[in-house]
Amino acid sequence: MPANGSCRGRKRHTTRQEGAASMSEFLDRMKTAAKADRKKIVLPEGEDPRTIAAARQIVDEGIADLVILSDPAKIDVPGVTVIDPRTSEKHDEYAAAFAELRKKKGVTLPEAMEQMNDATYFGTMMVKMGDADGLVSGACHSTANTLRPALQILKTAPGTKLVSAFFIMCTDKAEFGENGTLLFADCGLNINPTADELSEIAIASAGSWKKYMSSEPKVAMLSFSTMGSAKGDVPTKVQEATALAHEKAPELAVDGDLQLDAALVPSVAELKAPGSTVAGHANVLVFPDLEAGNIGYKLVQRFAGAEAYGPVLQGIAKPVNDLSRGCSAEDIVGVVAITAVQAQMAE
Ligand SMILES: CC(C)(COP(=O)(O)OP(=O)(O)OC[C@H]1O[C@@H](n2cnc3c(N)ncnc32)[C@H](O)[C@@H]1OP(=O)(O)O)[C@@H](O)C(=O)NCCC(=O)NCCS
Ligand SMILES: CC(=O)OP(=O)(O)O
Repeated sequence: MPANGSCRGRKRHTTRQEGAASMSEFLDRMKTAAKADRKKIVLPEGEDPRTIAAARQIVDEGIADLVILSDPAKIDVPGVTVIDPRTSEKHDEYAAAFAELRKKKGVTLPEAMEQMNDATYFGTMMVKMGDADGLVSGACHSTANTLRPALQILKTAPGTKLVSAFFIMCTDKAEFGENGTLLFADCGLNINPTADELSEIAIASAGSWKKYMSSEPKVAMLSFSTMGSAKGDVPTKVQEATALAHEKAPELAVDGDLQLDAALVPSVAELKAPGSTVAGHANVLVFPDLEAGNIGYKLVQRFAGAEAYGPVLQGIAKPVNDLSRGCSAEDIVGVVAITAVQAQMAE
């Protein structure tokens, strides 16, 4: 398990913030953990230059063993395995297994043979069949097209009913979260979660915080209202989700509804939510829907120059993670390191 830490105290070297130059402590920890027990990660987007730049760095630093899906004639990265799904010796085997998995959905063998020409489906079948430990994609495919194969093929982890997606946000605002590092969810997958689904996202996010940050989560259920100060469908849903999270996981520090300032700023928390164990000190922010979550993470990433690692899936049976099409090569390195760590944890 990686040691506790945050993004503070080191220089950053993302492509997002001109002039700032260094690497986050979170990224450092993920890389160190990944290197300790190298996993095989498949990258289906061999045509993407950022993926190729990331692959070079991952191989150079020994973060993971890589499989790139592409025409081998087009890839020049020493130390990686390149597989063309169309000509792979595994193509027909994966197609037969996929047809079997999806036969209740009416998928025929000829359809499955065609589907295995698609690198994301082929790569996800590699993970399913144990030929790779995890997959990272999404630099040039939409989230829906990246995650649909994972949801169809890998399904939810045992005991989980909902897959959701979070970002680890590393900012230089040490007063927020844990030394500036926070977890935001769901910023990638569930478009308009019900109160029950939102409570599942909160509980899963608390678990992810513990896994990656090794400290106690404080989960803020965000809304435009604090403790019922405003009326509307969203505050009502968030209040219901908070009550459900308390019922399902009474040991967790979860509170809401909370506005963002009440969640993060102690003086505002004192005014708006006195007595809350979360308000003013939240490190996990659960957004009421994908509109808020996706816009919210991009605001923090772009305006505050935060490092944004994700969308990372929680609740999926095996590690598959997405990227934003706006990602940098460094983001891909980070998400590959997280994926490798997830694969270690799954053992
Ligand atoms: C991911 C997404 C495409 C899945 O929806 P869809 O394509 O309509 O597909 P379906 O609803 O038919 O779901 C496909 C499978 O995934 C499963 N599934 C979908 N969402 C799931 C979730 N959150 N958790 C677990 N399983 C899920 C379904 O049960 C279904 O399984 P089945 O085919 O075996 O019955 C959809 O949730 C989506 O578009 N989300 C928003 C993604 C996005 O645009 N993000 C913005 C940028 S990050
Ligand atoms: C996570 C996300 O927003 O992905 P994209 O930018 O590719 O839509």
